[in-house]
Amino acid sequence: MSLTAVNSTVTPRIPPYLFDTDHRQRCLIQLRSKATGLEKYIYLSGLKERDPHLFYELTLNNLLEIVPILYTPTVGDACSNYSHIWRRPEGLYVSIESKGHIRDVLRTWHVGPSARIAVVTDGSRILGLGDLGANGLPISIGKLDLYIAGAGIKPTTTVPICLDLGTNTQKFLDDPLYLGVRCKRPGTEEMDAFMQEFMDAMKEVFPQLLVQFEDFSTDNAFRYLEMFRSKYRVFNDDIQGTGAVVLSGFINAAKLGSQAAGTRLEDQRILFFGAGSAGIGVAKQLISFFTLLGLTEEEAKRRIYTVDSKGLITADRKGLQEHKIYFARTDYSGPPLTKLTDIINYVKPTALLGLSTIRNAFSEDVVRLMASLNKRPIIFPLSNPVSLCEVDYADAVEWTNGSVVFASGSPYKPIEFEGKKYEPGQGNNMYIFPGLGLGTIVSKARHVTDSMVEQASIALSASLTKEEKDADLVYPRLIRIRDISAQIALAVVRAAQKDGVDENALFRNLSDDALLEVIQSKQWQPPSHRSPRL
Ligand SMILES: NC(=O)C1=CN([C@@H]2O[C@H](COP(=O)(O)OP(=O)(O)OC[C@H]3O[C@@H](n4cnc5c(N)ncnc54)[C@H](O)[C@@H]3O)[C@@H](O)[C@H]2O)C=CC1
Ligand SMILES: CC(=O)C(=O)O
Ligand SMILES: [Mg+2]
Repeated sequence: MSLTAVNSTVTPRIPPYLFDTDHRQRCLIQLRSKATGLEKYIYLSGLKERDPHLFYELTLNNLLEIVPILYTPTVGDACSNYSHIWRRPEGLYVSIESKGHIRDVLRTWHVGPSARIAVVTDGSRILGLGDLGANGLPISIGKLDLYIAGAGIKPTTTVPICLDLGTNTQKFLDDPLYLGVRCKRPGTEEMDAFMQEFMDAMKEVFPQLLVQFEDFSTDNAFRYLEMFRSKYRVFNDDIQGTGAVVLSGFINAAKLGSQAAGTRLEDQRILFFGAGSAGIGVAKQLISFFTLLGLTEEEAKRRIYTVDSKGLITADRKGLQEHKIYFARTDYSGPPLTKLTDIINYVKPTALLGLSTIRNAFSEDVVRLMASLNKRPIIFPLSNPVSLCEVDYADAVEWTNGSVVFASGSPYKPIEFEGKKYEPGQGNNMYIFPGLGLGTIVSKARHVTDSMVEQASIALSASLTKEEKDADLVYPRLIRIRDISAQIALAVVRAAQKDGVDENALFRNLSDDALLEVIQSKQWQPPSHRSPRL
């Protein structure tokens, strides 16, 4: 090219790549060239900043590849290392130091009153990784990416929040790069006062907002759900979202298990390994599995056993935490049962659910014992991320000779065992919260009621196609998440109407088909990508 030719260009030349329809492909290749999950996470975060539409389009077109990076398992690495990989502000920190003027901090977020959904963590129990303090922000960002990709919530109406209240993890307090305030977490009284001011300020600054509490430590998870659920539009994902997703998968798994054994569905006996916010949240939701079959609550409760780090939870144990009391057994009076195989031999469960954060807790003898008791043992190792999963999929298939009905919290790939293909399920609240949130938002429900959560779960379990059922799946394929979220949202709207908490009267007169169409029309799509921002 001659100098004259360059000088003759009056308007600046737009680099050709900006009109290159293969730019998506270029980005995918760049993404795939990164050696580690964390590098991929950093690349995608940069892409979202440079070109959000392209980012969401790529995510939607490559869900199976990208969701495990934005979300579990890789988001766990991103959180653990967040103070070191941080590039730019990408969420809102509300610090303990902003007490007294929290509303001013919230007003700095660019969205304002049009905000519809906030995911709020205090970083105190991120996945199963413990107290990560201010490093917890990526979990709020990742969940909101799933709201956008999975339910079609408009990106500009989302608010990722991390409450920066200190951390009790010394290594972060000692880390010179740590992003958060350098103090231990406050006591209950100070924390309660902070949370009350925060929720009041949220309602004032973002009047239409649905708040999703995420990854609060167990006591606070239960506490703030109870404190705020009848006053604000709020739900707790780890208790209610997880409860709903596991109920849904369990409904389908129990059909496979009972069919193989020739038993009644109500004969299921469920053993929970882990009795924190997730374990107890799921156990409470599974009560409805039995009550929907006609059993009383008391009869349902008798079919559920819970285990914590001290063993089978019994009512005679001293100093039992409040959230463990409901399921504590009153029918066992022998010496404490602490070994999982002993507990299984005593309970004879049809289903073993792990929410313990204990890697490989479902060892070979545990899994083989489950298989010896059941033709199709239901084994759901639900702890996240993969590094804390109670049993790997390949082991579960091998040790049960392929009979296991399996769902894990983080994704596993399909495997081949003795010439046959086996496909795992992913029992993760990501199947529920996008649809639950969408339904709550479009119905303008004042509160998230128990029946909205239950109906979300039932809609998910009913969403399997014939092909998915024939493949013995207990959850639909992730690729269909948008359609599934719309169906869940429809069920949630109907439940909100039944409970009289909806404020969108227009929807009441629509048929289900018409309402589904309206919901789908409200799902945001990334506009077909033309060029990055000029
Ligand atoms: N799949 C999903 O959608 C979800 C998965 N989870 C996962 O569930 C796990 C637990 O979360 P939380 O309940 O909030 O945590 P948590 O820390 O409150 O609960 C852990 C429970 O496991 C028990 N435990 C610990 N060590 C044990 C041992 N050696 N034997 C038996 N029990 C033991 C504890 O006593 C406690 O009851 C986390 O890994 C989290 O990522 C949480 C929410 C959703
Ligand atoms: C999935 C999720 O919410 C958790 O592991 O905490
Ligand atoms: Mg969570």
